[in-house]
Amino acid sequence: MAPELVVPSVDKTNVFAKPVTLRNRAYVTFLAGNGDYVKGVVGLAKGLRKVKSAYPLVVAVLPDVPDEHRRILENQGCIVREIEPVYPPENQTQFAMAYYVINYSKLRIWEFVEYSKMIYLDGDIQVYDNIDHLFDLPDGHFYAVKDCFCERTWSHTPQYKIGYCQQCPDKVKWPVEMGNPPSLYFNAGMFVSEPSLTTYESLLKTLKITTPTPFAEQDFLNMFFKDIYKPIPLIYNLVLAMLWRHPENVELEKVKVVHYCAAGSKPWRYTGKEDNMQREDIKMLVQKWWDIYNDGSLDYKDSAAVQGDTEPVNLQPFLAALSEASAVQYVAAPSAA
Ligand SMILES: O=c1ccn([C@@H]2O[C@H](COP(=O)(O)OP(=O)(O)O[C@H]3O[C@H](CO)[C@H](O)[C@H](O)[C@H]3O)[C@@H](O)[C@H]2O)c(=O)[nH]1
Ligand SMILES: O[C@H]1[C@H](O)[C@@H](O)[C@H](O)[C@@H](O)[C@H]1O
Ligand SMILES: [Mn+2]
Repeated sequence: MAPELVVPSVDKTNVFAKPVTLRNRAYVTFLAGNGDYVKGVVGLAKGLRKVKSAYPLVVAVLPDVPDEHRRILENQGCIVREIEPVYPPENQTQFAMAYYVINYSKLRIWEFVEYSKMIYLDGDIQVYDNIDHLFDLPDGHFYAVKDCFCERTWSHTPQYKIGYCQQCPDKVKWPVEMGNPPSLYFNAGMFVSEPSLTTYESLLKTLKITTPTPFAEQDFLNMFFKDIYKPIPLIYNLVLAMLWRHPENVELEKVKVVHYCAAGSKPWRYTGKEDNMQREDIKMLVQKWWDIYNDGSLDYKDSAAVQGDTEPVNLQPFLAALSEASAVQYVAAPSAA
């Protein structure tokens, strides 16, 4: 889909002209509830800072996120934006796994049209290497990493039942009598897409006539973006189960983005008791997450305070905007009348 920002000819005489940045980009995450996912988002904000990402982290928060958590995020340099919840069609939520229903609200982020491109990251993701270059991927596609079908969370699907996974499609072949193999399916914890009101309205309209399914908005987004989906390498979203399901596909030292989505792997809840959680690679990755979370030098206030001993201010959004300054243009503001 073409970018929507239309820049009419510059009218320097219009004192109401307001700056609009082109090529404006943001990392976006999603936060619901008053639980401990806020820790994940704090970790993510610090991780993005550590790898010197040039773009801000926008947190789409539901109304049930307490003020205290919003302040914590702002103090970490995040831009907090409240969104309204999105519910699937009434009386049908039983088809989605209860735990995932709230994730339909993620669809609101296509409303963030002040950004022409966004990289969405779940709160249980950590970024260990700079991925800003993904913003330069050509527009008009939906980029994400192929999922794995081998964990028990997939046990409701024909793929799981016959042992077929798109990560190794030749191991157990898709039987001819079952028709075409399923379309490529991405994990929706990380993706690159373009906010757009047209897309947003179409997403919500389509959702209204779509029966919810177990993986909620992940299934829905897979269906919606099927024709423009482009897989990107798994180093951009290592779904942890890949480590024991498809080790031959993983080069751990090259991985840039880790998704702590396997049961028991969220670092802030880690006990080591669940299956596979005693693996050395898992223990190392959980420790790596904590090293960033606990690193005081990565706190936003610390990086602002080096400017002097005055009260630190939240400069990150301005700095990010400045980094786009070369792209600043002016458009006439609409009349208030
Ligand atoms: O109580 C909650 C639950 C979820 N979230 C947010 O929603 C995201 C998605 O939830 P999980 O990370 O727990 O979900 P999984 O990674 O296990 O699930 C995967 O499938 C989901 C299906 O709904 C989503 O698509 C999700 O992005 C994808 O990674 C979280 O990271 C977090 O950002 C909260 O803030 N609070
Ligand atoms: O959305 C799910 C979830 O993240 C599961 O934890 C993972 O096993 C699946 O592969 C994924 O599709
Ligand atoms: Mn996740």
